[in-house]
Amino acid sequence: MTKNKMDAREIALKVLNEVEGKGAYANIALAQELNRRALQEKITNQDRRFITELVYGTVKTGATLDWMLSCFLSRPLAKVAPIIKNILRLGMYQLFYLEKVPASAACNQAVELARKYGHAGTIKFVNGVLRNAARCPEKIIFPEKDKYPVKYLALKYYHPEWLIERWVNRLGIKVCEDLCQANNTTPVLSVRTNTLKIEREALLTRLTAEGVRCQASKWTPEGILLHEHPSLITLNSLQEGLFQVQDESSMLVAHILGPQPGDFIIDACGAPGGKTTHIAALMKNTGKVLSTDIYEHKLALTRENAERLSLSNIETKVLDAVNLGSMYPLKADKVLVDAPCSGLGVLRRKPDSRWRKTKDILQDLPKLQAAILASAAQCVRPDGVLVYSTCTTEPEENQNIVNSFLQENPAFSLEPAGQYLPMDKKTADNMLQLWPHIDNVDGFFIARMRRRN
Ligand SMILES: C[S@@+](CC[C@H](N)C(=O)[O-])C[C@H]1O[C@@H](n2cnc3c(N)ncnc32)[C@H](O)[C@@H]1O
Repeated sequence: MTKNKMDAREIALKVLNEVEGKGAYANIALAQELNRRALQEKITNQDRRFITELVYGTVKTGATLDWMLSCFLSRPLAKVAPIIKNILRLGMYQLFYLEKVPASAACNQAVELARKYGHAGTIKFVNGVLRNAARCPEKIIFPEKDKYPVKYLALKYYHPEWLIERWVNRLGIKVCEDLCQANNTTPVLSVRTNTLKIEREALLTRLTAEGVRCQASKWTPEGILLHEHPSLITLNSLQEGLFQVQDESSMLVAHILGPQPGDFIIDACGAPGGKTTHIAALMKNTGKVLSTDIYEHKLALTRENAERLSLSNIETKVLDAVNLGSMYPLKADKVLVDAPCSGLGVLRRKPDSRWRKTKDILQDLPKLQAAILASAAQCVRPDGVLVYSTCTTEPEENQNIVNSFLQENPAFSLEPAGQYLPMDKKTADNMLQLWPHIDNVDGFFIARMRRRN
């Protein structure tokens, strides 16, 4: 990075301030900042990776960093000015979680930021706290694992205590620990080949020529894992609609739904269109996918994606899916309910999401999920298929919703979702629950049902 360009740590600090000050989503604020810079100035892949690591890492380890900082402070962290707090967090993250950064560099750069954004007192303060932490890490003492497993796991793996308590009770300490570890890994970005335009092998060759280090996914026939890549918006293959960014486990949903050319399919919670466009492509751009969502601005993204991918068999409609049933009774060959959910299966994707959720979501969301499923199901024609999916691991949002629905709607029966998996991953599972620590994909739930003829 040249001298007149903002230093990587300063860019990271800017994004952190947006997350903390304006409540911005870390992944969105970071992508906007990096995309802007990728277009305006030459930002190297190495810089991009370092900035991403700093932002994601600092946000993700947030509560643990604050707790560690408090071991070196004589006043509450809450009393420290937000920008200085973020400079300290960035420094602590580098000191304790980034082995490749020398402690001196972490401290010096933090002091430089304090010089630019603070005053003489804050420079001294930041310098004192971070050098003390670097010199005396033994002052940080975690709660004992045996006596306080929830507190220990929450701090060690930087997850909220309410969630750890839930998982320890349901899964046990060992499994909870494995799951937390998986949630803390950085997932590989995956994309789905637009098979209307290009075969996966040819896209792999094309991406490699564009400087992407990539590999075919084992889970789906269209999936590609991008291990290293330049900013995606700079790739012509993206502009030409040769692929869609989509998580591997999310790509399984359309396969389990099993769209056929000429079908009429309703995607009840369709925006921003990851699954809608996949379904439309599997239908070979024939028939119709009606992609509905409660938000017009999200449906606009569905339309943008459809246009870029050259799909003309998608129609979008703003509506509340709890009203779907009376609008299209028995009309659809297949219906997908990719329900709004807690997103607890995709914590590794969004660094701040674990801190944004409270246990209340598991009280509120199931009511909406059940109402959407019950209404959308009314659209399924006799012998038609209904798929319910979420990106969460919690039974209240998954198995319990489907079991209650089946009890109340004897016209529907469960089909073994595992049997509809593409490639060689078929399982005997009736309802499919994927886990980050077991399957190395996002935590995802898929159930397939059929209406009696
Ligand atoms: C899990 S996301 C869908 C992701 C989408 N299927 C995809 O693959 O890109 C859930 C969606 O449900 C929408 N939603 C929330 N409440 C809804 C409602 N009552 N009716 C319809 N859509 C709703 C949200 O706006 C959100 O876009």
